[in-house]
Amino acid sequence: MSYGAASGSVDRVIEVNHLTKRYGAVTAVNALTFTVRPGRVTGFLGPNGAGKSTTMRMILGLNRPTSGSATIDGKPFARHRAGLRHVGALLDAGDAHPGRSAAAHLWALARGNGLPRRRVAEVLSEVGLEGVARRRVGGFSLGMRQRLGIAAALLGDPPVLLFDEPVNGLDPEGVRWIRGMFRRLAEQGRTVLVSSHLMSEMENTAGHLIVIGRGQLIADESLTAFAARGAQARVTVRTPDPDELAAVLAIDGASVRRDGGDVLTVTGMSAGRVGELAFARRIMLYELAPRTASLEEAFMESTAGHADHVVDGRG
Ligand SMILES: Nc1ncnc2c1ncn2[C@@H]1O[C@H](COP(=O)(O)OP(=O)(O)OP(=O)(O)O)[C@@H](O)[C@H]1O
Repeated sequence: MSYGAASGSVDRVIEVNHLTKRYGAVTAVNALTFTVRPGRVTGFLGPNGAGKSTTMRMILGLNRPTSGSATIDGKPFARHRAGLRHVGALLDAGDAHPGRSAAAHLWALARGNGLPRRRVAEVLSEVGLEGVARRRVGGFSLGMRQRLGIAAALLGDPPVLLFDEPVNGLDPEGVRWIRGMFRRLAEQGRTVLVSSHLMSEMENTAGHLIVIGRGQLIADESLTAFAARGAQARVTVRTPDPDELAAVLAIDGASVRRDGGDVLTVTGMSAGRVGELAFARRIMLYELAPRTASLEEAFMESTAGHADHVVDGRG
């Protein structure tokens, strides 16, 4: 099945417009505006507590915005009638009844949404759970529950899909599988929004990124553009006179970060220029190493100061 722009429709677009959600004194989502388009995987990135789940819940009409709006195809989700045929979502892998089998859980959902029974077997096989279809969900690992949640999202073969931290609990083979699946779903012309707090989960999957921190938009651009912006050259320098060197480099226009001990990280200046300035001031260098930032570093840098908790990048 193809959901491409070839159909000529402007639907499948998720639009978030000045969306704000406050819980008492906490502003979980703060005047967020972005558009999610079909045909590509859009990564929804932010540190823990950035407001990703709250935003997704508002898109799905499960939380009411304090102000602003979230629409799918120009209408709030609640005003769409097609349910699972239109939008599929994985929000919380724990929402299946533990006493039910995987097949029974999906069949209940299918029945409630007027979907044919054959879809249950189809999606179970799509997510690799056909062998455990009759087993109780209570005995499933987190990774299996994630797969079941993904099966539920796919049940109605919907053109719009939202996945909140879907990679949680999956083993490396599961991670490869899910990346391939997201790409396939997007290639079929669907709108695919996938949240994560780890850039590493997105870099081989997403074509577009929406990065938020403390409920606010930090970046909304292609992965390539985000990477190019973050890949600003930087230089690592080790010297017995870090304070003096930092001052000299800063006067010449570099930004300098003291990374503890005798290490400085310099941006906005070439390694050659750092060497020249150090030489001119007779400052000894133990190490002078140019390098480019990884995507992960670009993400960490862009969200620095926006994290509620320390993010260690390892999940
Ligand atoms: N029901 C609620 N009541 C009060 N505060 C809430 C509620 N839900 C979320 N918050 C707060 O809103 C902020 C955003 O939370 P949210 O779960 O949307 O972030 P997230 O980016 O999805 O993070 P995580 O990856 O940790 O789930 C957090 O500070 C959180 O504590």
